[in-house]
Formats: sequence, structure tokens, C-alpha cells
Amino acid sequence: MTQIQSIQPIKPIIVALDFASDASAFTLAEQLDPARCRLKVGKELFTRFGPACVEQLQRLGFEVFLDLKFHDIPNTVAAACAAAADLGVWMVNVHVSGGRAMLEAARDRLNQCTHPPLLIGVTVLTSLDRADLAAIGCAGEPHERVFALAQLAHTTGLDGIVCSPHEAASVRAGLGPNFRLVTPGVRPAGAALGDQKRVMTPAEALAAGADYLVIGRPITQATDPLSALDAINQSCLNCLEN
Ligand SMILES: O=c1ccn([C@@H]2O[C@H](COP(=O)(O)O)[C@@H](O)[C@H]2O)c(=O)[nH]1
Repeated sequence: MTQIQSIQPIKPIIVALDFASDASAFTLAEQLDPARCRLKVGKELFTRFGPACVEQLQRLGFEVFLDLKFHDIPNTVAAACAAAADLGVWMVNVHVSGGRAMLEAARDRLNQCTHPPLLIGVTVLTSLDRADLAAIGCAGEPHERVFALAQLAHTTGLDGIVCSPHEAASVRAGLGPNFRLVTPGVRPAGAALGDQKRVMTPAEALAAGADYLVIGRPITQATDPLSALDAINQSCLNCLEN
């Protein structure tokens, strides 16, 4: 398999802790190893349990991706990004469709922070296909819109984007090895897709140039989440070695 050049990290998996109970999230986190994965706190966990749950996961030694997908007027998004930096998270994200001024405001505010998190732009949600985009007035293929949004994120100084693995190779080729590609929409072969529409396996996503793979239910809903993560990590290792 040809490895597309990128800044592949040693631990590409970000486990999405989408739980309604903080006890369930922490029970899983306490079994996981911060040397082998990062964690993602999204809207459900954060809305129920707030910054305290992020701090508790960081105390366990994990780097946390705060996935709140900020999308608002520039002043509001910049302030929210500063709040995320104060929380000490590793990565934070905003919707690129919030526009140039919003992206620049977020970038400028984080540049003033001592330890800024990686600033990542969400392009086209992995649950959307061409028909879904058409229904919200966006003509064309998802990859075309992803690439246009990726270019805007790149020119406004973001550290990378969220896209599906399907767009990773073209964005990597167009925007170079240092632009971080974070891909949800990742499913081990045979796993249920759920609401994801633009999907690849972990090895395929890495081979396409993804840096970080966001994986939730295939790990968190598995009978044995640790074995599921180990198997995915092994498939990633095999891919990176080949
Ligand atoms: O385009 C996007 C952006 C974010 N997500 C988030 O990733 C995880 C995926 O979870 P799975 O259980 O592996 O489907 C979830 O937290 C989403 O909010 C995404 O899926 N697509």
C-alpha cells in the first residue's frame, strides 16, 4: 500500500466519548491508556457534565479534543475558543462555514494564548451525502465543498480540518503534509454504519492521509471496548508499517 506523506502521529485514534452518563465515560476512560489513544468530549457529555468532565479526563492523563463545533459571530466564537484554551484542551473546533471573519477571530484569539489548542475547522459532516447537501442548498459533490472549505481554513491559519476519509487524499495533496486531517466516518470492516454516510476503514483512512481517526460507537458500544480499540490500533500499525 502506498503511504501518502503526512505528519502521522504515533497514536491516531481519538475515542469519541458519546455517553449520557459521566460514570460510563469515566469507567471506560479509566480502562484506556493515554499512551494509546486520545479522547473526544462532544456536545452530549459536555452539555450534561460541563468543563468538570474535561478536567477529570485530563487529570487521568488524556489529551482531550473538545468537539463543540463552534459556529457563531466572530466575537462569540473567539471568546469560546479562549475558554477552551483556558480549559487546557488539546484540540478545539469551529465550523468553517462560519466564514472568514469568524475563522480569523478564532485564530487571532488563540494566538494570544500561552498554550493554544489545535484549531480545527469542520467542513462537511460525515453524516451528509450529495442529496443531503442539495437539500440545504449546496449543489455539487461533498468533496468539492470540503476542498473549498479546507482552502478557506488553510488560508485563515487553522491547523487543520475535520473531513471524511473520502476527501483526505485530495486535501492532503492540495494543502500539504502539515495540515492536520481529522476524520470521523471511520468503521472497521463489517461494523454498523449508524448515521455515518461517507465512511472508510481505519487502515483506508490512514492510507488516504488522515492524521487522526475519530471513532465512537465501534469502540464504546463494543462488548469489549479495549479489545476493539486494540484491534483498530493494530490495523493502523500494520497500515503505517506497510
Ligand atoms: O463530520 C463529523 C464531525 C464530527 N463527528 C463526531 O465524531 C463522532 C463519531 O462517532 P461514531 O460513533 O464513530 O459515529 C461523533 O462524536 C460525532 O459527533 C462526526 O461523526 N462527523
